Amino acid sequence: MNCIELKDISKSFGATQALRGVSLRFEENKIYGLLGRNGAGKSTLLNIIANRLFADTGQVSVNDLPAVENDKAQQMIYLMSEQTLYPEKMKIREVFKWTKNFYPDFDAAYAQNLAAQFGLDTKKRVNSLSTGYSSIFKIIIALSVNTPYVLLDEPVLGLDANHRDMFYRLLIEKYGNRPSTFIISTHLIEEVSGVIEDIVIIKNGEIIRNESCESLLSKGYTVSGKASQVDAFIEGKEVIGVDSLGGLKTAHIMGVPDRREIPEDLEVTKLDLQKLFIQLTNS
Ligand SMILES: Nc1ncnc2c1ncn2[C@@H]1O[C@H](COP(=O)(O)OP(=O)(O)OP(=O)(O)O)[C@@H](O)[C@H]1O
Repeated sequence: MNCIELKDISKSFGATQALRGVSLRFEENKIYGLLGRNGAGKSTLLNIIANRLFADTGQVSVNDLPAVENDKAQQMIYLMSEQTLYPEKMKIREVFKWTKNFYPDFDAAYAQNLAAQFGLDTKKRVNSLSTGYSSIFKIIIALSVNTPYVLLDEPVLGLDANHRDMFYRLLIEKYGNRPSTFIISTHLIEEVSGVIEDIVIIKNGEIIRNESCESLLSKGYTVSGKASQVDAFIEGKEVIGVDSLGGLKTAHIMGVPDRREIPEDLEVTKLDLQKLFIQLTNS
C-alpha cells in the first residue's frame, strides 16, 4: 500500500517518553499538518520516519518497505529540519548537485529558479546564511526533490511574512503540478490551515486527532454579533473562547449549530482552527 505507516511506535529519552504507541498512516498525495505543543513529539516522529532516530518499539514502513536502515525506503522520503546535514562549507549550488546523487528526481533547474524567486545567491556557502535564508535554502530543496513523501519540520522558521506567503503559494503550486505527500509540522496554525487537507494532532506523545481539516472544523462554530445577544446565545453551550471589541463579541463554540435557534442578527462562521487546537491541547 502506498503510504507511510507507523505501527505502535514508542520512543523514550531517558525518563522522558517522547512517543507512546503511535499508530498512524500518512497516505499518498495529501498535505498533512502535524500539530502539537512544544515538546509534544513532532520532531521525534518525523526523525524516526526518516531513520535519523530509532524507535524503541514498533515499525515504520514506506510503501510496505521497512524504513529502518533501508535506502530504498529512505529514497522515497525527504526530511527538512533545523539540522543541517550538509558540509557547512559547501556552496548552495554544490549542495544542489550533491542532492541529485541521492535523490535522482531532484530538479536542479527548478531549484535555481526558486532561488532566483527568493533572492537566494547560490554561490553562497551554507554556513553563511541567515536563519531565514537557511530555511529558504532547505525549502527550495524540499520543493525540488520530487520524492513521494516530503517531511517539513517547522519549514517557515525565521521567514518573514512575505517569504512565508511565497512558500505556501509555491507549495500549493508544486502540489498542483506534481502531487506528493507533504507533512508539515508547524506552530503557525492559522497560516497553514488554508494549505493542509488533513490534521494530525499530537499531545504528550500520543495522537489525539487524525482527520480531515474539514471534519475537525465541522465539530464547532463561531458566532458573532452584539455582546448581549452573543451572551444570551452561548449560555449553557461549550464555549472554547471569546473575543470582545467594543459592544461586539465573537464566541467559539463546540457542537453543531442549530440554525433555527440562532437569532437573525448573529453571524455564524466556521470555527477558528487555532482556537480549537488550543482547546484540544490545553492541560
Ligand atoms: N535528544 C534528546 N534527548 C533528550 N530528550 C529529548 C531529545 N529529543 C527530544 N527529547 C524530548 O522528547 C520530547 C519530544 O520532543 P520533540 O522534539 O519531538 O517535540 P516537538 O513536538 O518537536 O517540540 P517543539 O515544537 O518544541 O519543537 C520532549 O520532551 C523533548 O525534550
